[in-house]
Formats: sequence, structure tokens, C-alpha cells
Amino acid sequence: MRTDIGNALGGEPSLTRDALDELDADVAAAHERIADGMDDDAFGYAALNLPETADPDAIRNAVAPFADSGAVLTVGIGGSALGAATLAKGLESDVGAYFLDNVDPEHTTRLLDSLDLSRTTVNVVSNSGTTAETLSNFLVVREAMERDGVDWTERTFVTTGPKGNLRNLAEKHDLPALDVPEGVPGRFSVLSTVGLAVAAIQGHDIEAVLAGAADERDRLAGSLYDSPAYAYGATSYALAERGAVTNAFMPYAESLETFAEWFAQLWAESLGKDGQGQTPARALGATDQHSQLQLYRAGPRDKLVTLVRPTERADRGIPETDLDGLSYLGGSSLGTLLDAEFRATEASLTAADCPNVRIEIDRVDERGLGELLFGMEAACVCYGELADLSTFTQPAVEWGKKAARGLLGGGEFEEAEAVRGKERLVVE
Ligand SMILES: O=P(O)(O)OC[C@H]1O[C@H](O)[C@H](O)[C@@H](O)[C@@H]1O
Repeated sequence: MRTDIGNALGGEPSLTRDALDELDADVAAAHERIADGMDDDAFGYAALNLPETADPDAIRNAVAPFADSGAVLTVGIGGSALGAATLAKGLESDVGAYFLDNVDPEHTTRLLDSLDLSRTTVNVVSNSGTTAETLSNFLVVREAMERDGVDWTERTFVTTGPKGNLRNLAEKHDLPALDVPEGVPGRFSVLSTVGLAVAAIQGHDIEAVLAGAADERDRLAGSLYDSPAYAYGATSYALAERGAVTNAFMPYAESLETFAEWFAQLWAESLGKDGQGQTPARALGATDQHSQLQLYRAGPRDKLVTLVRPTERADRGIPETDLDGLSYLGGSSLGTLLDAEFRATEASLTAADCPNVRIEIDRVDERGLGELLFGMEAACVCYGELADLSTFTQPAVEWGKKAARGLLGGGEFEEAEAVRGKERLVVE
């Protein structure tokens, strides 16, 4: 992964090279704390050790009984779905990957009706083993399999923590079970069993994902100028401190569209605390050049735009045409056009003094994704250290979970009372 922060300097909000140089001493201290956390396998920091501690053989063995799958359906939410979805969307496979990460009944019904459940492997993922959305969806999937005459115990495996309803279910029905590694929060779990099992079923080279991540880990260093991940984390932090409270994350590759969703969870849930944080906005180049770019260039000066691209991709030529005015396209290629769009957006933002960062990988393949996933995780942890945040917790999300459980009659929660007390001012 390469991070070019040149265009983040000198815009508005204003960040100078001198200010970054000054921040570098804090990056060195942050790196020391991160390295100590990794050495101790401390909660959260343990995720940065996954390039070594993940066991690809164990993952492959666990999913070996499902080698005949036509599709794999992951039932999970948040960090228990987005990592696997990012890899699935990023890489091509004949085995379709589907995700139930919402409890929208219409969507669930449509998806289940469209799948041949007799050839679908169900991957139920929940670290806590108690998440209402995931367990509800699983009960629905199980019923649909029974209805279609499929023995769900033959087609289901679970990925979960040591305790909880899901662990009990796996034991009761003797289902293959993978462990969520200790100390790894969901949004940092893509390089573990949580993210890699689906990739293994889809036939992807999960060792290469881990090797890419390990490369990025080896480049963590005591200066932001020596580490692409810290360069991004520190620059984002410094800009946020100066008013760039939005981070528009804009990959130029369809295959990275879900990556932007994964990034949004990572950035929002990790850094949105104590009145701090940077709101992630999801965009896709070149499509959103024709919509959101208007705001990014000409709207409030409160943004960093993160432009991401692979430098190599399979290309496709644009046929020659004798149509007047289009001859400049003929003989070119879609990839050349997309790269021109990328550079045009970068220039357009820079000309309007809008801070932007360029992040590149060689290709969207296993290795490239491993680099990018680890790089963004380390960037996020670095930002959290610089801002003195508790990066690995999510009390605001937990609040909402308790309120919902209380409303459903799942226990006494004071949060549910707050829901009942909602003020109304309805206009009809
Ligand atoms: O894996 P689970 O325990 O089911 O949790 C799924 C998700 O639940 C919560 O919303 C957490 O804030 C997320 O970080 C987590 O990924």
C-alpha cells in the first residue's frame, strides 16, 4: 500500500508540513504503545497480530466439508459480516457469497427464495453469540432449509466466541465451529476466522491475504514518513483536528465498493467518541464524480477525500467509432478512462484547496486486499492513539442494542425507558 499525502497539505482546512513534522513525535509515542499492545496481545491490539496468529490450515480444514457449495450464506451483522463481504466483493469466485446482515423481512424472504438451499452453506457468525438480528435470521434460515427438505445441520457451520447461544447451539447439534480469536473486536476481525472462512470456501488464497497484511505490518514504524498506514492515520487525525470532520472514502474500483462500507464501520465505531471522530462518507469513483463530487469540491470546508485505486487491472478496449466528437475515446480503454477520471478528480479537489489523500495498491487481489485491510486498521488504531480514544470499544452502539432488547421484552433496560419517553411533533 502506498499513501501519498502531498495533496493533504496546504488546503483548507489547513495542514502544513511543519505541523505534520511536529506531530511525528506523537506518532513515535503512539507506535510504541501499539507495539506494546501487540506484544501483550492486549484487547484490540491483538487484531494487529492476526497476520501471524491466524491459522489458515485450521480454517481450510473446518470448511472442507463444504467444498461442494454452490453458494455460501453468511448470517451475521457489523464486524461479523462486513469483512467477509469485503473479500467476497473484492475477489471473483464461482461460489456465490450472500449476506444476511439486516432483519428486513422482504430482503430476507427474497434472498432465501432465490437460493438453492440444498447447495448453500450457511455460515453463522457472532462473536458474542447473542446478537438478536443474527440469531433471528438464523432461525428463519433454518426453517427455510427444513421447509425445502434440507438437513440444516449438514450445511451449517458457526464462527463464535467461547460462550453464548450460538456456541450452545453448535455443541447441541455437533456443528463444525470456528473460534473468534480472543481480544479481536468484530470490526478488526477480517483477517481471522470471521473474515477468512468465506474466502476459503470461495477458493481464495487466504495465505496471500495474510501475507499482504504481514507486509503492511512490517512497515509499521516510529515515523509517519516511514509507514503508509500511520501516514494515513496521522494525516486524517491532524486534518480532523483542524475541522475536516468528514472523510469521504472514494475507491476507483467496483470491487472495492464494499471495502468502503467496511471502512465506514471501522472509522465510525472506533473513532466516534468523546465528541471526536470523523464521519465516513462512502463514494465510488467514477460514478460519484457525477454526484457527490459537487459537494466535496464546492461545499463546506470540512472534508478530507480519500482516493483509493489499484494501479493495475484487467482492461477492456473501447471500440473505434466514426461518430463526431467521440473519436478521442475510440482505441482507448475503460481502464485508461477510469484512471483519467481518478486523476481529474484529484486535480479538481486540489485546485479547489480540498485536502485529499491518494492510496494505491498494485491490484485488487488477495495480497492487495490484505495490505489495504491491515493498513486501514493500523491507520485507525494510530488515529485513536493520537486522539487518546478508546478505539476498541463501542458504548454508543451497545446503548442501542440494550434499548432494542428492552423494547422486545428481553429484560429490564433503562435505555428502553428513554425510547418510550420520545418527544413528538408530528406533521401530517
Ligand atoms: O459478532 P456479534 O457479537 O454478533 O456482534 C456484531 C456487531 O455487534 C455490535 O453492533 C458491535 O458494535 C459490532 O462491532 C459487532 O461487530
